[in-house]
Amino acid sequence: MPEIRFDSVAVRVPLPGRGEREILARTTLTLTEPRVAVIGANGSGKSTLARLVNGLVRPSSGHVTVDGRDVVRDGAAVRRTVGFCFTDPAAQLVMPTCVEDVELSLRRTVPGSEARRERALEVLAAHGLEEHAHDSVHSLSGGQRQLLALAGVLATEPTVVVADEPTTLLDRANTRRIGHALLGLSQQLLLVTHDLDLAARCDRVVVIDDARVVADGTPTESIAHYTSLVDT
Ligand SMILES: Nc1ncnc2c1ncn2[C@@H]1O[C@H](COP(=O)(O)OP(=O)(O)OP(=O)(O)O)[C@@H](O)[C@H]1O
Repeated sequence: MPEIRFDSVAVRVPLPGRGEREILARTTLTLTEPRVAVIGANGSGKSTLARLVNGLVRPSSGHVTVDGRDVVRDGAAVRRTVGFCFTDPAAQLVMPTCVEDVELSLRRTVPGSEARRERALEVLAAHGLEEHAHDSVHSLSGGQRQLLALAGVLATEPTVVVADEPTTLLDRANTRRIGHALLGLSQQLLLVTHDLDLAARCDRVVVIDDARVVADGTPTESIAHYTSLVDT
């Protein structure tokens, strides 16, 4: 598995006229497990942690590396290995039809439009979306759209998939479907989620509260810690 490393990383943002606010306190973590969940209350800092992994957020101090590559210094190389799945798939589905959207993901790795079309259709078939290949992405259900967004990410052959609340907008059946797809990946998964059932199926669970890591361990330990925070 790849190694995601946060080395004394902190993130601060300016508060207009009032100095700075720390949205992630100094954090050191080495993540090598296949499936790592990040849980915590709204606004605690989970997305900030996730976005550091592909450079969408930059550390104010410290370093983030993926397999030894610094996310800021070697940003382009890191982004080629880290796929990012957003809560709202609309953030990443930009082409008119499903097959064109997957082709866009393949533009760097598969040269030649015919080969790219063929590969894109294979990717869609692998996710049960082949019959929607020529449909508008807007005609898909929420679950299908999230699946398509994930297919697009996987088409780039990342070694790490970061998913930021990928099931938050979905109903139970689609949550199960996307959860199953994510937890079955061969890639390393960093999953930000409010779904404790999904977190429970990961190998390691990190709990964030008020901008800091307050628990980090097995799902049973970490979820118990989180629920004790919520219930007090
Ligand atoms: N660029 C920014 N400028 C100012 N404040 C920010 C910025 N990015 C995040 N924040 C604040 O930092 C805090 C942590 O945000 P973050 O999105 O990491 O939380 P989260 O745990 O993912 O929340 P949620 O579960 O609601 O998605 C929030 O209070 C948010 O408003």
